[in-house]
Amino acid sequence: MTAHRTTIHILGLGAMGTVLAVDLLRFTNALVVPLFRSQERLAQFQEANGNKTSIRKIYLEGSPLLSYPIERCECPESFSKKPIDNLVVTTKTYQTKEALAPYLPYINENTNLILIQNGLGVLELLREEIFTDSKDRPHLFQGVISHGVYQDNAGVFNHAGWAGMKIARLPWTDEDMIQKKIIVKQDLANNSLVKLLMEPKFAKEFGMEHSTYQEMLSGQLFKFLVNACINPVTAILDCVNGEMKDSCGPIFRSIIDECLQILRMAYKPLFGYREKFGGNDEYPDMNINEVLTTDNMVSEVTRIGCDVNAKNSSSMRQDSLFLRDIEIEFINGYVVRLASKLNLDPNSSKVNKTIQEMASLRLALNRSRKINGDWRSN
Ligand SMILES: NC(=O)C1=CN([C@@H]2O[C@H](COP(=O)(O)OP(=O)(O)OC[C@H]3O[C@@H](n4cnc5c(N)ncnc54)[C@H](OP(=O)(O)O)[C@@H]3O)[C@@H](O)[C@H]2O)C=CC1
Ligand SMILES: CC(C)(CO)C(=O)C(=O)O
Repeated sequence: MTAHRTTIHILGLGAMGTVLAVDLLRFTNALVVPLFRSQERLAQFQEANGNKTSIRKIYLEGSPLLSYPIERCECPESFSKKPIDNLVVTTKTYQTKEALAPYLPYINENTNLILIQNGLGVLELLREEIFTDSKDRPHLFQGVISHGVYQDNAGVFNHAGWAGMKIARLPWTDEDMIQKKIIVKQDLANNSLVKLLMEPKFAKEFGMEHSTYQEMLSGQLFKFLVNACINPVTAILDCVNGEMKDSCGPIFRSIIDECLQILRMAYKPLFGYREKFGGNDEYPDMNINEVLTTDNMVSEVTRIGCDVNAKNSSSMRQDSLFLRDIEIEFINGYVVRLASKLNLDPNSSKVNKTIQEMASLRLALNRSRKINGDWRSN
């Protein structure tokens, strides 16, 4: 009898899709099926990569290049038209809605869908614009990934920083934000996507941690603060993460301080968790207020962004250099929208609004130089 194989579709075989796909192929027997945006893009992948997915692990001795064959690729034109069991979304945040569109008829209440993306705001998008009917919406999960991967000029994906990934079941309503520990046990025992991602060998090599939503959310806000600093500032300055290590403290402090003031209001149940659930064994012990402080986060953002991922070119800098749209609306722009949603004074999000405008200006300048030339060389 052949061993059961879990099928996992990956929507977005870019830096994050690739780093996940390679390790799934290395350490599990899953059928990994990338979903490309078009037949043309699928053909380009097959022609350029010989139907293999590859990544260079530059944080390892000798920077080994790992390549694995892809058994099946699909796109909207060639899709099997069968219900999707497990779907990973590793597109950029602003690409999510358009990328999901062709596959919505095949996503149902039995589908597991995990978002592996930076930033915040996609959950609201899925709730309010995509899966509006509670009867056929999928099981939703979030992955907060801190690995650093960039694609070099030769088109090779480089895994620059190993830093693991946290996953949790997402709540479809805010009332379900705080989860009991039993939810984690039940998903580990019964959910095919969680079982695959938590297979011991894969989980160890990829640094997977499975937790309740509130535990993951504290990690997601932690990572959000990393991205709110590293991504736009490296894009604006056009620098590699580690270059600014000795001088980035003041700007990181300004960004983080403002973010935390707004996030504490928007995620009150999380910041008041210890008072309400502390000592109750049905819930995990957690004190976010010890971690998400301005002083601690300035040092942690610098450590993760400029030490662990020193050699990485942030995903936003890469987008800006390659003239692609940037995710600023789901990072610093999300803080500005949150302040407005909370009816706060516009000055309460001035730092993030300025960072959002500067990052957008940098992208516009890069695009202008492509068309009009670089005036600095005149
Ligand atoms: N890179 C990094 O170091 C890290 C990135 N992240 C986050 O992970 C997420 C993904 O980032 P990253 O992997 O860097 O992004 P990439 O741009 O490398 O990958 C995005 C992929 O999605 C594909 N895509 C876009 N639209 C569609 C579509 N309609 N159908 C199918 N595929 C589509 C793109 O394909 P195409 O080539 O056709 O456009 C591309 O391969 C982002 O939120 C990012 O912030 C988090 C941690 C670290
Ligand atoms: C961790 C970090 C900051 C690595 O650069 C990242 O998340 C990104 O580039 O998007």
